[in-house]
Order: sequence, then C-alpha cells, then structure tokens
Amino acid sequence: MLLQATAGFSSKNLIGSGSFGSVYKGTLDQEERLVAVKVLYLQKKGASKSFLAECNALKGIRHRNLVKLLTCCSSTDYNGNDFKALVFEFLTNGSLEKWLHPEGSENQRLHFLQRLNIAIDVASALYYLHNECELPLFIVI
Ligand SMILES: Nc1ncnc2c1ncn2[C@@H]1O[C@H](COP(=O)(O)OP(=O)(O)OP(=O)(O)O)[C@@H](O)[C@H]1O
Repeated sequence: MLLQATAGFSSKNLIGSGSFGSVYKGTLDQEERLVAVKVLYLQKKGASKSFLAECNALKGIRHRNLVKLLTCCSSTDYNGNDFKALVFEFLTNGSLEKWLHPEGSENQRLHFLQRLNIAIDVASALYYLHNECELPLFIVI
C-alpha cells in the first residue's frame, strides 16, 4: 500500500530527511488523502528506538500544533529485511525551518507577530506534551 502511495518511494516524492529517516509524499488511493511517509534508516544506530518512541508518543496525541500520526508499519520480507515507516497527515506549508530562515525573497519573510505566534504555538504544544498528554515520552539521544 505504501509502495503504491509513494510510486515506489520515488525520488520525486521525497520531501525531506531527518536524522533517522527519509520522508515521502504519498496519496492513499481510495481516499485520495495526502500523507507523509517517514521511512526509517534502520542501519542507523538509534533508528529503531526512534521509531518506537515516535509511535508510542504520537499515537494518542491530539493537539492542533502537533502533526497527526495515522499509522505505524513494521514488517520483515522473505529475505529477512526489516522495514519500518510512520505515516503522518501531510502538512502542506512545508518546513518551518525554511519559513523561519528563508533563503530567497524578502516577501517570504515572516514579520514579528507571525514569529511570536509560532513561538506561542510551539510553547502550547510543549505544554501539552509535558502536562496534559498521558502517554510516556521518550527522548532519543
Ligand atoms: N507530516 C509532514 N508533512 C509534510 N512534510 C513533512 C512531514 N513530516 C516531515 N516532513 C518533511 O520532512 C522533513 C524531515 O522530517 P523528519 O521528521 O524526518 O525530520 P526532522 O524532524 O526535520 O529532523 P530530526 O529527525 O533530525 O529531528 C521535515 O523537515 C519536513 O520538511
């Protein structure tokens, strides 16, 4: 299903990569729903731990400033190769880092109030994670 959704994890659907995986844009056919599929680099130390931590921490979370985790996939093929991926709702506005530190045109620069609102939203999400969400949180180092 994920293979189909991402056209075989095609490089044209690659939207970014982080410390533990690559993120692909995908479309779930039946619903035409856009998703972000994070495929873990399992050869990297800490990646499996990061997968479990992200699954456990995000699966019960409902907050307007935290991305929704739709499902976690873990499988092993006939040759014993492991595959782990996290499927998130797709966020259309791109990377926050690029909004905060734009390279190009001045038009894309956020003004002070917009930046303040982002800081408030981040603080609100952190407050929720620390005080209101009942799930254990893991920090992966
Ligand atoms: N749900 C999503 N919707 C759209 N783009 C996403 C989504 N999740 C991640 N991305 C894109 O993929 C990039 C990599 O995400 P990922 O979660 O792997 O790493 P990170 O959180 O940016 O970094 P690190 O894991 O190193 O802390 C992000 O910077 C973002 O551009």
